[in-house]
Amino acid sequence: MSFFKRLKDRFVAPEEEQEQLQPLDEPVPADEPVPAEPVKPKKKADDWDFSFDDEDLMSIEEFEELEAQQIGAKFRQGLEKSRENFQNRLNDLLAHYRTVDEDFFEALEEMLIQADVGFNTVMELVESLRFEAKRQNITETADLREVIVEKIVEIYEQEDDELQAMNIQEDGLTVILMVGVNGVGKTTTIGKLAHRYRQQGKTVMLAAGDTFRAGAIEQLQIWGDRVGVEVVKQSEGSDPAAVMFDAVNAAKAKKVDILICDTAGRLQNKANLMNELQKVKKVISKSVPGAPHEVLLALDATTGQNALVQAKAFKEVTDVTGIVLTKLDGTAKGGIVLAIRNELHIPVKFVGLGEKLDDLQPFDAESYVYGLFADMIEASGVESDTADDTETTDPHAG
Ligand SMILES: Nc1nc2c(ncn2[C@@H]2O[C@H](COP(=O)(O)OP(=O)(O)OP(=O)(O)O)[C@@H](O)[C@H]2O)c(=O)[nH]1
Repeated sequence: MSFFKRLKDRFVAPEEEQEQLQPLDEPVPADEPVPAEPVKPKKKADDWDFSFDDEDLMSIEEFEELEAQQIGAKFRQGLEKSRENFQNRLNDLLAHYRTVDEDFFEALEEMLIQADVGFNTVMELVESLRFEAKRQNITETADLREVIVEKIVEIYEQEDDELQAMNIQEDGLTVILMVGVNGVGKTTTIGKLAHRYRQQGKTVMLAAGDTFRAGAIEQLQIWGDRVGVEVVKQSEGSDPAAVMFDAVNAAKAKKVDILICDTAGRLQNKANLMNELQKVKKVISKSVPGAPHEVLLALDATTGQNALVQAKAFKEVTDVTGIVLTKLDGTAKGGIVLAIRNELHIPVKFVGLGEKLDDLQPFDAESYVYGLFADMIEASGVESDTADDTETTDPHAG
């Protein structure tokens, strides 16, 4: 099966089912409180009791199919700006350069660099395209369209796949440490993450570890109230390690599943930041061996190459296990995902695709390329279907 066809089968609902494509959980706007009671996990057929009507039943396969289509729709919507950039410019390139030659590859390199894919990643990508074109004897650029998109997924997925999933403990407390400079959307991300885990039926607690920035504690408390989770805090200016000590103990005592810890984001003084993060991590790991289970770095996608610089700086002071790339919906240069993965070797675990609570989505390379090239992918089958139809209905055929 062709790559485009596979993506289409995965993400696009058949036309007659399009109107069924409502979110499984009603999206809650960011400024609206969600009910304080923990939200029940999504139902799969296996979980259901007999009080449900038969007609409500959906098989696990149907459920997963619908979920994939909803995720596809989220990426399609969130990457609209980047899609205009990537897809239209690629189409223009293919129209302008018909033959596969060095001029085409150079123009492609330039296009990808401008979309923030990152110099080294672009060179690697285009080199493997040159090789593939030769290997498959592709001479017309139009025939490279699908290969280009497939190579983007390959470039992302060549790194260790196991690192991609969140390290959530089956039993006992999982501690997630959020780091990142002020203003990147760290607090919003903590709120969205808390909401996501509550939707999965987990209990969540937040720790207000940014005791440095004025208003940070109150802002986190607002998020805690909004998603209905407890926030452990002390007064502004207090020792973040002391807040973490309280929070970890409270989380353990209350048998909470997930503790998400905010931290101060001042990068100006690296030595201070490093000392603070090390102290905080030590307090956490002393109480919960193996914790923190994740250190997530929040980066603002709209800051482009500056996000890479921030990531490098944080990588020097702490072991970052994953990136949350916020505001991906706000940039036309969505290529930054590839640069981060390929140049920093840190997986992008979540992407922010909008301001609503459920707009934080786990990152997945195929959902991402579907978002970037959705119209192209959707059109691909139609073209070949039409070609097939033409063949069979052509009176001169045979
Ligand atoms: N469109 C869009 N907006 C986002 C996203 N993530 C965060 N924002 C918005 O970015 C703004 C800043 O987010 P905050 O979380 O308040 O960021 P902050 O508190 O200044 O930054 P921190 O100090 O990092 O917590 C808010 O208006 C958020 O709604 C996203 O993925 N997409």
